[in-house]
Amino acid sequence: MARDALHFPDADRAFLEPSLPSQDGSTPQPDLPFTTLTFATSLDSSLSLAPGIRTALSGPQSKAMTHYLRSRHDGILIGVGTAVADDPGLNCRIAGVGGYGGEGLNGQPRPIVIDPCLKWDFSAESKLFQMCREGRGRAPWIVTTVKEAPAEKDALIKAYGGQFITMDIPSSDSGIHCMDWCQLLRVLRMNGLRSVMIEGGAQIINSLLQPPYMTLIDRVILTIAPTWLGQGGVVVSPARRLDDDGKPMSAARLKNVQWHPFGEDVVLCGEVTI
Ligand SMILES: NC(=O)c1ccc[n+]([C@@H]2O[C@H](COP(=O)([O-])OP(=O)(O)OC[C@H]3O[C@@H](n4cnc5c(N)ncnc54)[C@H](O)[C@@H]3O)[C@@H](O)[C@H]2O)c1
Ligand SMILES: Nc1nc(=O)c(N)c(NC[C@H](O)[C@H](O)[C@H](O)COP(=O)(O)O)[nH]1
Repeated sequence: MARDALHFPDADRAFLEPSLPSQDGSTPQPDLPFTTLTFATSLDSSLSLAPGIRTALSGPQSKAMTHYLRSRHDGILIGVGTAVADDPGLNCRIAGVGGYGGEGLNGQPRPIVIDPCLKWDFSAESKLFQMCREGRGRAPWIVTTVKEAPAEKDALIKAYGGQFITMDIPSSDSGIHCMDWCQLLRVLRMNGLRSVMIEGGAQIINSLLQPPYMTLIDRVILTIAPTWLGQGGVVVSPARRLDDDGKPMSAARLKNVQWHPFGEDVVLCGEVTI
């Protein structure tokens, strides 16, 4: 068993079960994966101290919970800002999954990185590829608008069993890429993923918590850590919404909410109110 294996007790798994994708692989909609939005936030809605800074918010118990969630999803999705800032492994380190005492890569999710302009300068030394070499994780799928990826990156990703997925991603008037999340999730489903957890960062989450896309989120599972990161952090705060009279209204709200303490953190499970 790897020394860094994490343990997540059965007693805590029971609380999460109603919020997880079904184990028989069925999905609420046949052409879409079960989609979970999950991240750790501070009391002032920050994901990290600043863009580019990896910031540990989850305590040991809620960190183990996040890794358990990874074992229960086929895919784990992040934006390129997170890939560059964190050099993440995006694997599951729960004892008993593949690479941590289990067979092959059983329980290891497929990492998906949204990188419209191919800004992530990964190499064989990136943690994700180290995990692949050690049999502890899967190679990434990188979603981009670039039709021909640099040959050496293409060769590297293919050698490890990953791929570039080229898509047209619409842009706003100011040139910011605005993913059609429904289209992307359909593509992931067609590629065999029955469940996807979306971890962040803030730009990805703020985009998904907008009216056209929030219906795609089946569950939200948040870790709230008892800390204020302060101003200048990377903040989850979706675009302002106005009601029919032009008055501000809340951007998004959860229903069927359950709260569960994990160590000093609290974990919130809910569904987006449509
Ligand atoms: N606490 C947590 O749970 C958690 C989780 C993930 C990331 N983080 C932190 O968040 C920070 C990164 O967040 P961020 O907001 O700067 O970056 P991000 O990870 O959201 O990536 C931003 C990039 O992703 C692409 N992107 C994002 N939304 C898109 C959309 N709708 N359409 C097309 N492309 C899109 C764009 O290229 C954009 O520049 C890092 O510091 C990281 O450590 C924390
Ligand atoms: N649940 C959670 N708590 C945190 O305190 C934190 N910083 C993240 N961040 C999520 C983000 O997607 C990171 O990139 C990965 O957590 C990197 O970590 P790994 O190398 O994959 O373990 N997530």
